[in-house]
Amino acid sequence: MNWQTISEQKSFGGTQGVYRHNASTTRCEMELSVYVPHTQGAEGDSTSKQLPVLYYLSGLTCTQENVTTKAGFQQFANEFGFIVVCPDTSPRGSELPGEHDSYDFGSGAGFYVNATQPPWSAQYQMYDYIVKELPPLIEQHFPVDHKRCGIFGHSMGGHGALTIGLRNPEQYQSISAFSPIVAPMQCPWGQKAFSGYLGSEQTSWQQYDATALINNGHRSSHAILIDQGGSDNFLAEQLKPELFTQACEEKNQPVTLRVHPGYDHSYYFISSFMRDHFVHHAANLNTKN
Ligand SMILES: N[C@@H](CCC(=O)N[C@@H](CS)C(=O)NCC(=O)O)C(=O)O
Repeated sequence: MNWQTISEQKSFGGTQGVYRHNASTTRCEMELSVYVPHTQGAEGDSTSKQLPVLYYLSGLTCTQENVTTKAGFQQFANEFGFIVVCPDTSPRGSELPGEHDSYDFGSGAGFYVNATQPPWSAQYQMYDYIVKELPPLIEQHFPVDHKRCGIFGHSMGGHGALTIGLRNPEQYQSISAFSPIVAPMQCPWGQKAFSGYLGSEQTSWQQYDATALINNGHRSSHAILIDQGGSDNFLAEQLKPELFTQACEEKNQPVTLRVHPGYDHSYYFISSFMRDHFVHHAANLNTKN
């Protein structure tokens, strides 16, 4: 069977589940978590209601588990009535040469691209996994309304949320990010990943670079929210949010960048501002809790 329940536990009135399925894009079993708030029909009420949905993309080294257990989003998902889908960050279970050797390439570091370079291209199709394979699967198993769909994420996942949201504005009507890699073509993490997955021809990199996408005319219909820790170790070398906000300013894409003094790159930072992201997406998607 192509859908297996690993666990389901009650949390803040709703249900936090972890599931496994065979993915055709990444050619392996993928694990993900899905939170369903309690607003899905009262007990004894057989009418089902379609709920808005948020996709959360995680950062380097993560599985679905980091955000699910550390971010404390369940209380806000239940408050605002969102289903929250948290996928993994790369294909799993294979043994490609060097795949598990570094934290910023290979397993745990799929960078939400469709790899074109062998051996990665056979399985590292994380863009298609998120954009094409997951939504119909989620619709099959949960009462989601994809006409009210937002995307957010952290670091490499913030890069994923920005690029996927900007390239598919009708599918993801609302975008936000925590400490995103906003210009992977201009930082070591991105240059390493894109060289390996996409090859040395840099024109093919632009479709996966949020700053380049803004410069090339891509837009989100709502303001984009970015939260960034002011004491994040990766800020100056890898994240560089000002590159994105400058491009947005020049190209008239509304964006709010909030730099929070003293906060770092961790889930202590993310959980501190998590509620604001639900407020942002609820306002953009016009949801009522
Ligand atoms: N392991 C890396 C850092 C990786 C890192 O900070 N990962 C972030 C995403 S970019 C994360 O969420 N880690 C997992 C966690 O905090 O639970 C290092 O040692 O420099």
